[in-house]
Amino acid sequence: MESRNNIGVAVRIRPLLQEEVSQGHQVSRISCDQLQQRIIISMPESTQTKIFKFDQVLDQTTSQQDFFESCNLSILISKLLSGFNVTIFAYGQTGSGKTYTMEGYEYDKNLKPIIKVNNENVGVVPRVIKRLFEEIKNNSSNTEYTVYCTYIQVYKERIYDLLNPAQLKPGNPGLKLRWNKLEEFYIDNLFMHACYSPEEVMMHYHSGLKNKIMASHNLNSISSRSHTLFTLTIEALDSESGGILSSKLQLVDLAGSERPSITGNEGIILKESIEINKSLFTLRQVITALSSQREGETVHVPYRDSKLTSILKQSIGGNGFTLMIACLAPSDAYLDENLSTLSYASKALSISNIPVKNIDPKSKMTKKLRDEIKNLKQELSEVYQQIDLLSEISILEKKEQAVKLREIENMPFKSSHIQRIQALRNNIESAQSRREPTSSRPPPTAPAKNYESDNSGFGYSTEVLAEKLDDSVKLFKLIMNSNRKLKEDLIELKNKRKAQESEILQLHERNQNLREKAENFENAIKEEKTSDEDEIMNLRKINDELAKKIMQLEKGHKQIQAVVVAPPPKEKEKHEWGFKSTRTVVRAQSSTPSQVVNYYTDKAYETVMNFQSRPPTKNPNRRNRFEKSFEDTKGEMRDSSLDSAIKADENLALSQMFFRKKSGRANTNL
Ligand SMILES: Nc1ncnc2c1ncn2[C@@H]1O[C@H](COP(=O)(O)OP(=O)(O)OP(=O)(O)O)[C@@H](O)[C@H]1O
Repeated sequence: MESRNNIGVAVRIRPLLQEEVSQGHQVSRISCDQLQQRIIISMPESTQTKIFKFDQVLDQTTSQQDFFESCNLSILISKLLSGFNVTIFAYGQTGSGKTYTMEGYEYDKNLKPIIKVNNENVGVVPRVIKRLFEEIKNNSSNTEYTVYCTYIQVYKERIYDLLNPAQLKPGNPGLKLRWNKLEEFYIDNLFMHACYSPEEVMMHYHSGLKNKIMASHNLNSISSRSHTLFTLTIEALDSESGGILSSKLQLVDLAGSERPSITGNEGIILKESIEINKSLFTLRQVITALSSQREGETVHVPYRDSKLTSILKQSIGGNGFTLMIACLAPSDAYLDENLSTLSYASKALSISNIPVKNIDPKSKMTKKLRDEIKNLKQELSEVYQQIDLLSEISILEKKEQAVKLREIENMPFKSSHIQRIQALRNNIESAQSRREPTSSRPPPTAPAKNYESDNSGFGYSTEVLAEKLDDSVKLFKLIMNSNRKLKEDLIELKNKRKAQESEILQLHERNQNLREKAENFENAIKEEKTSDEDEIMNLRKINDELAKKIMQLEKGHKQIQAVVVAPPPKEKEKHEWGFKSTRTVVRAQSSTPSQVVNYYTDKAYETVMNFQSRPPTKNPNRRNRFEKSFEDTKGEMRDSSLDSAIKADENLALSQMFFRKKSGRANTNL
């Protein structure tokens, strides 16, 4: 893809016309600063001026040649030949000089152009055509160029082919504008002529000019009532690589905006004015939308609101190089119109196109078919020549015929059809000889049989030749049709490929997004897993500690039980032995966390108290043993109810941990 390129804008001020001078028009408000490329407008009833800067400004004295050179039109032609689309369009109010700038011809009373090809006043179109062919001729590369032309007018929102006379009959609905998937327009059934010289192109251009709709009104005696688009398609075949570049040059002469109050239009011309103004209004909206668009931003551009803007879609904000020629009539009377033209021309200056080379390597096949058609055309014209000669011979005497036939035999016909015709003739002859006895058909009127003896290769009847000719024409048509079909298929393929490319791009993006999401997800799982593992480790640790404690407590419990099953002490010894608070003792010596100790000491309290209330034994040995056993275990005692209580407590703690973990608030500080 190429870099952005803003639309080029050149402003041209025409001189005052003779009628305007005689009507007393003044030129005091508009001036042209060619040094700084500025147009300066001094506003009425104030000292204020408005200044507009453009790529090129050209005053009343600018000749057609100067205009062509100043606008660097040859650079645009080079761009065209290197595969870029180019558009040159003239814009401005009615009578401001658009048609003069583009065509440069005078018109007669019937509003038909007076063609003077070598006149110095010829405009942009004839000059561009001439320069284009000069460039093609001077091209030293291995590129072969073919130029095609089409010419349409958009009249009251209908498209007419100016090169197809059938299109110009009254009531014709015009041609259909179609869109392909890439939103590129194409016009159905448009006549396209291959041209091999500037004269051929000019011939088509002039014949189309004669067909465009013109009218007279107060502001212009030769006013265009339609927008005309003369399009040259250039196919450049690189004979080495077989690649084809196909670029388009659109030369557009827009109809001018019209204020009915000053044009004095009525009836049909007024209706035309309304339609012209409508389509120009859409064009202005397109220009405004595109000029307000910031880089990277997408705005709605109402291309589809008119045929004109649809057709110009690729030229304004599209993929080619574009030059806008803003035309101004200098009279003070047209100040408002000029301000409007200058304002839209300024906006157009900020519109950027992204020029793209139109490479089409698949069109190699088209070139091959085109060559074949060229050869067939050649053959066909030779066949015609021979038919003419043979019909001349048929009326000669036998001797003269033989002489003439030898002459024909020596003529330098290039095509291979002579051999083919010979083979065909042999087949026909053998078929005829087989058929002859039963045939009821009259003998051929042509003198074919007479030539058999001299073996010249032309001994066939005019009937056979006519058949052959018919065959050739059919074959020719067939090839033409298949060529057209192939071209259409290629265009469709190209479009499909483009659509697929953008789809693939989208899929790539989506794939990338999904990958990123998957990676994030994986990371999140990993983090979760690590925190889970930490938590399990902590739980295990706590569990181990608890198990250890339980074991210690069970050991103590057993010892206490062993003591408890011994005979009770006597009542009177009770007071010498009792502990004030077993709880205090247990709490002081236990390494178990205080809440657990509190819990089981509460449960154990009753049992311990029972144990305290037993009288000490009278036997000193037993008494000592009892005392020792009690001292050893007094911090770790428990009974069976204490056992199950601790277990329940432990389960509660574990379930709390589990619950917290599940709810994502794992707490290992129990
Ligand atoms: N640069 C010029 N030098 C001399 N005459 C000019 C120039 N420009 C325009 N004219 C003359 O001005 C008149 C109006 O010009 P033209 O027909 O080109 O206007 P237009 O903008 O095409 O009008 P419309 O929109 O009505 O078709 C014509 O008679 C034309 O010859």
